Amino acid sequence: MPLLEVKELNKSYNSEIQVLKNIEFSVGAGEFISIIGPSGAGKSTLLRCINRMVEIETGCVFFDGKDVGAQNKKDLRRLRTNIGMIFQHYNLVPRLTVIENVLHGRFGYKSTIGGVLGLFTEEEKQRAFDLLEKLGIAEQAYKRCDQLSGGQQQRVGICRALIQEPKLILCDEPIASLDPNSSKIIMDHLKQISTELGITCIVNLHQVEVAKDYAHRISGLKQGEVVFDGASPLLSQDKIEHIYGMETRELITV
Ligand SMILES: Nc1ncnc2c1ncn2[C@@H]1O[C@H](COP(=O)(O)OP(=O)(O)OP(=O)(O)O)[C@@H](O)[C@H]1O
Repeated sequence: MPLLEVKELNKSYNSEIQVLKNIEFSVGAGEFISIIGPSGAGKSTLLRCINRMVEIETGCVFFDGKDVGAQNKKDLRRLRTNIGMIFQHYNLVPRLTVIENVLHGRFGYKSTIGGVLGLFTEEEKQRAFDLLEKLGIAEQAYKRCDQLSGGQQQRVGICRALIQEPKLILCDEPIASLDPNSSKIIMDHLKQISTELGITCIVNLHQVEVAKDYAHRISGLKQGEVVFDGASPLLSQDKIEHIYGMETRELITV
């Protein structure tokens, strides 16, 4: 059974524009898959439907054997502990320290009051340090997040996702705000997470070449429809042109 199965998923924010059209998509445990497509194709919306950050309109998302759309609030919270999320703009709390931001990844395991009071076990704190060490930013642990570079902040974001002990990490354009060096560091870490820890990664990307370099499999979205889904080497120039239309040549040479 795949870890994630999306069936006949449709989504519109207001009934005028159909953002996702009948999406069929499944992802096995340990896969590293990239979703590409032009701006507005529905990549972020698809990721957000998977963990129900936006409500599913019709169709189903099955994660780890559970129907995401059918979960009540409490069960959805529990299910989300298994799904980490990494954002383009990091979504950290700027005035809090690095270690505090990482520990926020444990909120899903706490009672509301425990989370509010910041009650974390020694084991959790040690785990947070270990992760910061693994990502090469342990020396920043007590700095406020807003004192870090973009690349460092994204590494904090990765630690926050990992401390959840997720089965799946959804990455919504994780390198869109980063320079090439920092982008490489982040993509290398994501790849390592997938190969060493066996965590499934779905990564939305604007950079086709990066997707081809890192992902085993690429899914191409165009106007809310999956128009390509296959092994990365099969994404030929004409397939890319089909996904992007006129924008292609410009994107490819970036
Ligand atoms: N909260 C929202 N309310 C209304 N419309 C939205 C909302 N979020 C996204 N949209 C619309 O849905 C469509 C798809 O947006 P989405 O962000 O999913 O695309 P995307 O492929 O991720 O684009 P980008 O690469 O630019 O981030 C766009 O037309 C967008 O304007």
